[in-house]
Amino acid sequence: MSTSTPEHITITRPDDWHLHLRDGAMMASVLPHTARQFGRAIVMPNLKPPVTLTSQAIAYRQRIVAAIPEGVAFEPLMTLYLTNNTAPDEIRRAKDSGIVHGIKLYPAGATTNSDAGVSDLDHCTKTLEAMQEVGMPLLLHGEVTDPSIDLFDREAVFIESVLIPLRRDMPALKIVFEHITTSEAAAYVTQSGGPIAATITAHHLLYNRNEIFKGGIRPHYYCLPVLKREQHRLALLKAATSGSPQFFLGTDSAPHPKGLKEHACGCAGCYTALHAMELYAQAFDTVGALGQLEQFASISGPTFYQLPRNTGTITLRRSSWTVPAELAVADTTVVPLNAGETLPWKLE
Ligand SMILES: NC(=O)N[C@@H](CC(=O)O)C(=O)O
Ligand SMILES: [Zn+2]
Ligand SMILES: [Zn+2]
Repeated sequence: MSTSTPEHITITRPDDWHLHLRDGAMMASVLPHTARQFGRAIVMPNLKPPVTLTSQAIAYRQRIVAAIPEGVAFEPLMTLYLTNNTAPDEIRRAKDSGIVHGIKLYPAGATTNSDAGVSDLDHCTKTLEAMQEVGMPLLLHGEVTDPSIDLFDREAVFIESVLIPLRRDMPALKIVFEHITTSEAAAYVTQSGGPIAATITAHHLLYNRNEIFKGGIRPHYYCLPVLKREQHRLALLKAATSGSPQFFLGTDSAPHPKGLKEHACGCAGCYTALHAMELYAQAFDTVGALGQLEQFASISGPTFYQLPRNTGTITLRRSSWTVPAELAVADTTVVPLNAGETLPWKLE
């Protein structure tokens, strides 16, 4: 059991079950932020070109491992990017590798680097059957891409038009509904039973869509799925702090160069790896639920992925600090979420 007082909290070292590390110099620059807080992370495969083969995931993993700072224990958990052409045999190779822990579905066009994603899940039936058979989780960016559907409704429509039919056909397929943003998604996961869970970001627990437009357009608060109304934020906070093993931590930390965020057509993604646990502690504290943080951050994820819990601990202290205005990352600059703001919790 964790110790929890209003002033500090010590919990089992957490994991990040949804993370973008990118590659090359950017990856080497952002990785220490994640490795300082988390024991492991599910590393998203939406590189350019995407990580579609087990052999590519093995090579990407080696590049990440080579960039882990001296003396830091961190384990990258790899994923493959599902395409219309992913072969069922590739799923078996992925499973046998022991290093691939999920297959990521990006509906084509839904988000950053999703052009090679799936245009219609009907192309993937045999591959999904292989996943169901070997117990390989399907990780979902759960938004439809139909341009006639309102941007704010794309997650709710995805549940009805993609997720419910998929789970009717493949009830034993393990699914992680990634970065959920709506009360509909939280309710669906809670009520549906079976092998489904969801990750929730810190920013969707802390902010509603007003944040994007406060005093002017604020591109660093733009991510996909986009922030929603306050009623949805409250539903997510309730799910995250409920103690349910179906909800766990996934930051969706997604670094983009400053110039591509502060742009006429800015990229989607919030950079939170620097201060992730501080943000989650802040969110849980607003509803007096710090006692549930360990379940959400350190226990429910390993249980779902059938991995052991981490052995070490981290301590968060109520102690204010100011997030840097920007970070020098590789040969560019990344602006973290909350740049220049003072946060109430600090990781020791
Ligand atoms: N969340 C985002 O807004 N962006 C992510 C992609 C994703 O997770 O959808 C990225 O890779 O930048
Ligand atoms: Zn996504
Ligand atoms: Zn993501």
